[in-house]
Amino acid sequence: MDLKQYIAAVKDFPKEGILFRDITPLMLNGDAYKFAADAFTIFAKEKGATVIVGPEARGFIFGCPVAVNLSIGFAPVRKPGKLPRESVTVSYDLEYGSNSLSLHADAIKKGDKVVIIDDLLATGGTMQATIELVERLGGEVVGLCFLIELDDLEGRKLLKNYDVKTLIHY
Ligand SMILES: O=P(O)(O)OC[C@H]1O[C@H](OP(=O)(O)OP(=O)(O)O)[C@H](O)[C@@H]1O
Ligand SMILES: Nc1ncnc2[nH]cnc12
Repeated sequence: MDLKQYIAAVKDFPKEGILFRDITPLMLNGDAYKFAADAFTIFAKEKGATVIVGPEARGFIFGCPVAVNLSIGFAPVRKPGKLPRESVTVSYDLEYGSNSLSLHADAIKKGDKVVIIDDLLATGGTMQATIELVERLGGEVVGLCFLIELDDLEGRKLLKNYDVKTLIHY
């Protein structure tokens, strides 16, 4: 399936100079959304995932259906001040701005095989921070999934030790 037709390009959002790749038309097309979730599900199953992790907010959109498909858990990685119990936290830079991310300390058990799923790989900062959270808790990151990869930003260079699956490249 040609998924690119369901991604809208929005100039200068949220800041001048950014070409924003909007995934919401894909989410509104049931067949396209299912195609993407199924591709990630097959990958996570092959990798033997025991838990899926997804960074807020768009990582939830693709991570949760995969966890449900495989009848395994989903652990949300959240922005500051959102998780109510003991958490681990890291700071990172974005294509536009910077942020911190947290994960509940008991979300990952030592030896868990973790597939991390997000909508888009840009600089790789979000994924690198999420990997650090999982590994600090003793999880093994067995794979990474993105709907979209922005090749020019070379985020993959930060992820060269990991098995990456991407469905759309720009
Ligand atoms: O590779 P990077 O440079 O880190 O950029 C990619 C991240 O940026 C976007 O999230 P954003 O922080 O805008 O949050 P949102 O999902 O809540 O909109 C996107 O959903 C990725 O998580
Ligand atoms: N260009 C972009 N489009 C959509 N989400 C993004 N997150 C980081 N860069 C982005």
